[in-house]
Amino acid sequence: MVLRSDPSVAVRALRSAAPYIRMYKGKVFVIKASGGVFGDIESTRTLIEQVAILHQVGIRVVLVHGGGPQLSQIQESLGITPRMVAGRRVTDEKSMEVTSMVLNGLVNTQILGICRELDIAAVGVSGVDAGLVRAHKRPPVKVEGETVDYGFVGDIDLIDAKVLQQLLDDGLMPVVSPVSADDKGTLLNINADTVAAGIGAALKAEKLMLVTGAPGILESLEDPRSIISYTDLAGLQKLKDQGSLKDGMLPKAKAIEEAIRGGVRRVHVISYKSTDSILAEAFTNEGTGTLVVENISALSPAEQHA
Ligand SMILES: Nc1ncnc2c1ncn2[C@@H]1O[C@H](COP(=O)(O)OP(=O)(O)O)[C@@H](O)[C@H]1O
Ligand SMILES: CC(=O)N[C@@H](CCC(=O)OP(=O)(O)O)C(=O)O
Repeated sequence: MVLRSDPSVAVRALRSAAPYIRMYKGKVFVIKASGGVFGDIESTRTLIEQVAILHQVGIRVVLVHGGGPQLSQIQESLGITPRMVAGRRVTDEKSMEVTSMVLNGLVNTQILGICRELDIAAVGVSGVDAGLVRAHKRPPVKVEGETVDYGFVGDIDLIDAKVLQQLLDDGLMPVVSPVSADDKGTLLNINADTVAAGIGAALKAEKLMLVTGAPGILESLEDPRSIISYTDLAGLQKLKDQGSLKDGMLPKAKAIEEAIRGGVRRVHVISYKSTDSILAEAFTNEGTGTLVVENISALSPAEQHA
């Protein structure tokens, strides 16, 4: 006997998603997926399937990817010991070569392969393409009393999002690697959250979703239940001041702040390990991770996870 599923369940789901689809059609969502997502083909496909649904209902989706774990793995195989300081990779000349090979080559192309399989018209670009991310080499900086020369790490001067607008206008989905360059064409490594935030601000995105391995922003890293459901820029600063944010969460917090100050309405920090977290965030009132807005008191309770 073949068991039939109840069609009313699907119809109810469609009805409840319809107001969100109406609200977000034509709006820009920047989705940033960390390298951890692309560790295996199944989690890659699960992520791209969700992104595909956003794209197919008419949301202008820009997918920005990381690739930190993959980079560390290849560095190690070449006898280079990865060094991260305050969540950013110290990048010598050889490591910069590895960065463009792994991010522009391996990870970007793997994503495009899945997009082909799922029949999404996606185009791979990096910050280098058509002057998308204009950056300069970060000068040596003091981090916790130590002078750190990050090498070929870039700081963003300007995002020229024309190429992304053109792709979006043509119904294509840009898949962006964060590898960037200065005006002389020197390649620079930039944290993917930082690039995603810059793109979000340049496109005045409705949402920036930072899809990561963490369940969201935690009040205490040692306690996975201490997840903060929603906060604002003042709350984020408080978490930073009390030392709750460490390592990779430091560039993420800076990226969140830059995105919101640049005009992104809502930033979501969600886990790729949580089932359908992107769709839940976009099409329901029940977010799974942390929502950050400019000022929480301006939100009604009903809005706090919309
Ligand atoms: N307060 C915090 N809440 C959540 N994660 C935190 C916090 N402070 C530090 N972290 C660390 O930051 C990591 C996320 O940064 P990172 O690994 O660079 O992100 P990505 O998954 O985007 O590569 C978490 O897995 C966790 O180890
Ligand atoms: C300067 C810097 O740190 N760049 C990052 C770029 C990749 C990235 O951000 O990847 P995830 O999102 O997977 O962490 C790096 O080298 O790891």
